[in-house]
Amino acid sequence: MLTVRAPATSANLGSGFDVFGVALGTPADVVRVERAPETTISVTGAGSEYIPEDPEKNTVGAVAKALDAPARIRIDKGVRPSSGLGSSAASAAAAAVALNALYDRGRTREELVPIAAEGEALVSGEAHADNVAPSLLGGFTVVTDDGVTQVDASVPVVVCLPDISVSTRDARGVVPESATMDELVDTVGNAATLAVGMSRNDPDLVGTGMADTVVTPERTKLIDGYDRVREAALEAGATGVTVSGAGPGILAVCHRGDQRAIASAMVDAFDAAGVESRAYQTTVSEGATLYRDGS
Ligand SMILES: Nc1ncnc2c1ncn2[C@@H]1O[C@H](COP(=O)(O)OP(=O)(O)O)[C@@H](O)[C@H]1O
Ligand SMILES: N[C@@H](CCOP(=O)(O)O)C(=O)O
Repeated sequence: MLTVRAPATSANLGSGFDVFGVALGTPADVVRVERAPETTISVTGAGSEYIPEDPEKNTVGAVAKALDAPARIRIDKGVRPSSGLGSSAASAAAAAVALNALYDRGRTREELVPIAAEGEALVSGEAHADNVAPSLLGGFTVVTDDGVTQVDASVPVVVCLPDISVSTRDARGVVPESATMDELVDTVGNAATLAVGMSRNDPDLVGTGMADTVVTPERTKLIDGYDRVREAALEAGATGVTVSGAGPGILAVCHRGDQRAIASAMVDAFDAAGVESRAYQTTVSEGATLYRDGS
């Protein structure tokens, strides 16, 4: 049996729609695999009641098919589905690493990115790889049609997850079809600032570079209490705040030591808006970890 822990991720980071992503220290999915004549899936943990065990409908089933690696697969969900924390991607990334090792397929982590993205195509309609890439590789990732670029980073973050669901498929439906030249220039400037900030582990540059006037404003309308929570996080010291992935999670970047105050301010602000939530105080972290035979 092989076990893999794959982290939650936060995609987009405001200015990097469908391109940027980071691996989070917590939460994470744990996937266990054993060889079997055909693929079976069982799911326990956070939100497991909403996750299909049919291999044709679960992201790990798509990965097993793509790697031609039938297995008994057990998923222990730490990442709640429809959270904006790459829940479906965490399972897919974990399964890709585990099945690649189980069947000695010899794929590199980079080569596993498009394979894990097959699972995303299944659930959100498009094989966007901006969640699976950081879950596989760790740190900060940039996904383009030419491949993936990765840098290690350890920027402190808080992710606040309200007790509401927004499906990635629905949230992709509100993305504008076009942007103006002014918006394009702003986006390039912000995205470049963010990327430099990640490579320097500079929360001020990262926070500034998360600004986005194109996709994020449309997505915030789907999250009750967003403006209130954003203001509270900024007042508590966050250097930048944006929607995590497709939402409803909200990502705040900050300096080390400020996570606790920001987490508490965000939870209180959601509470004032009548929405229950929980916050993860974490940092940008490493990617999926493989454990052999219970090690
Ligand atoms: N292994 C899995 N883990 C989580 N969700 C899954 C999995 N397989 C299929 N799904 C489905 O994917 C959807 C959640 O994915 P998505 O909307 O992209 O949210 P998230 O941002 O949390 O990944 C749900 O409909 C869920 O049932
Ligand atoms: N780029 C995608 C990212 C979706 O992330 P998720 O964590 O919400 O699945 C998008 O913004 O649609």
